[in-house]
Amino acid sequence: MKNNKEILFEAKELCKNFGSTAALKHVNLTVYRGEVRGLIGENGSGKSTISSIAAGMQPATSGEMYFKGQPHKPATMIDGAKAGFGMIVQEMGTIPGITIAQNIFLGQENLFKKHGFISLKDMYKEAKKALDAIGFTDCDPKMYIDALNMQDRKLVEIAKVMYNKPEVLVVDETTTALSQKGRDIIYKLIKQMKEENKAVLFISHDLDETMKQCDTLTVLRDGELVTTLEKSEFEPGKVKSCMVGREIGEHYYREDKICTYDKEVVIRVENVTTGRGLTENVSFELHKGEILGIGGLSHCGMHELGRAIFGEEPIVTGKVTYAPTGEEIVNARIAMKHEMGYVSKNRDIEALVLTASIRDNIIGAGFDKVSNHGIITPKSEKEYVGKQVEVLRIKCAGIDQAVKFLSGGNKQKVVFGKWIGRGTKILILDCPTRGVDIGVKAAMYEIMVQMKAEGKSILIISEEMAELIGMCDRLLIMKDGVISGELKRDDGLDEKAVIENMI
Ligand SMILES: Nc1ncnc2c1ncn2[C@@H]1O[C@H](COP(=O)(O)OP(=O)(O)OP(=O)(O)O)[C@@H](O)[C@H]1O
Repeated sequence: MKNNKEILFEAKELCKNFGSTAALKHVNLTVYRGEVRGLIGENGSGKSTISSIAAGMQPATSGEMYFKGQPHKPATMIDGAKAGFGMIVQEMGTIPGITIAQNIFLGQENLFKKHGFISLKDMYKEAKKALDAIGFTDCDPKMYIDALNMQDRKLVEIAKVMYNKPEVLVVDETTTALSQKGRDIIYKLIKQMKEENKAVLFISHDLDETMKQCDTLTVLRDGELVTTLEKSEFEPGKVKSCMVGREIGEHYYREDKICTYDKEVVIRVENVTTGRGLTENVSFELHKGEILGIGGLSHCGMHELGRAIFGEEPIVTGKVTYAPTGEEIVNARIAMKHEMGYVSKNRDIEALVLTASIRDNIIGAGFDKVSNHGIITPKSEKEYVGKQVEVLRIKCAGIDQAVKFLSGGNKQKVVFGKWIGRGTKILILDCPTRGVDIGVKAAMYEIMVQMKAEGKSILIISEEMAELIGMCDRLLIMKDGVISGELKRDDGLDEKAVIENMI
């Protein structure tokens, strides 16, 4: 008990080793009823590991857990869910090729068994209830999950988790992948869990959000629990230095307030309407040495536009050209020929080969840069990959580690490293700092400023307003597939102006 609050979950001396990597080192954690506990720390500090062990996704190497006063040792996630743990994972948690309803009741189909057959009608009905309960009302459970975008699939996952009425809800770096609509759904559920005297473990790299949502913050560093802060102790500087073990400056965005870029145009987008109809008649130019931002609300078309510029989204009318030569960019091969790179928002599906090593993922994009007459020596390969690992502080057991075993933020660093390494001159970044800790965010912003100074061009698509305002020379706002406004850095690029153009 603490302040008359009952303990709901306890971990004692929890350890987790992956080969030589100690992901958790003797962690003791106590979570009370009615509490929203934030878990914070740098990429790879052990946040997902501890919460996934509690939810039954993987076993601990040693240590004990207690839930509602009883020993807690779930062997699977289904076990964990039955005990009362629900976890919304950082990666995509839905299965393609089946319906939304089937995803929600995967493994629980027997609930709808009637005379030896599964009643799909009953399943759809119940799935609709589950979706409505979280506020995702405009969703037809009979549809194939593949028809939904990333954010809506995440909402289906949330409906699935909430259907089992968890007593502890783990939200692992989910909000940064969602737009405001999705975030609001999660915030509402957190509030509801608190009111019902249950508990939430909340993981996010967005410090403002974390401090707002949580009652207490537990800081992990290199697998060890550093401290737990009470709400009265939440102060950004203090929280950041607890996380990284050193003082972190306030300003990591660009400090100048002027629009500086060359007149020369490198990419010309003319009247582009994409195949799925998500962007309509979009035109703009990207200049040499420019950081151009694109922002907007969900479904505004900005992510599809990014893909289209790199030649990865079908264009129905209009065209994207590499302006210096006038060549039309119709596929990624042509884009790469013109030194373009693209960091996708959907890193696990579009940007990485998860089963391949860090080395192969980074070399894969830079083969032509490292090879000499088609041959890569082990030395040049090690140097090339090692440099990215060092610059971006990729936390790994070695460059031969498979990417799927990296923490979420470290995977994102590999994607960034892939393109930075090959000296990309035109970089399209779609939500590049999603799930990345503050130290690495600062390093990424520094790289962007440096690229700009070298005359390279960056198109940054982001849902983080602060990032867009902090980094861009110009900012295009998209709404319902069209550009609804343009703001310039030296012309009052602030939050108020952005919001006015967005809604
Ligand atoms: N299956 C695995 N095999 C090998 N190493 C792993 C595995 N899962 C996690 N790790 C390692 O354990 C450490 C902790 O990872 P974890 O995912 O818990 O970090 P995190 O704090 O959640 O990071 P992030 O903020 O990037 O999501 C990392 O060094 C990671 O590479």
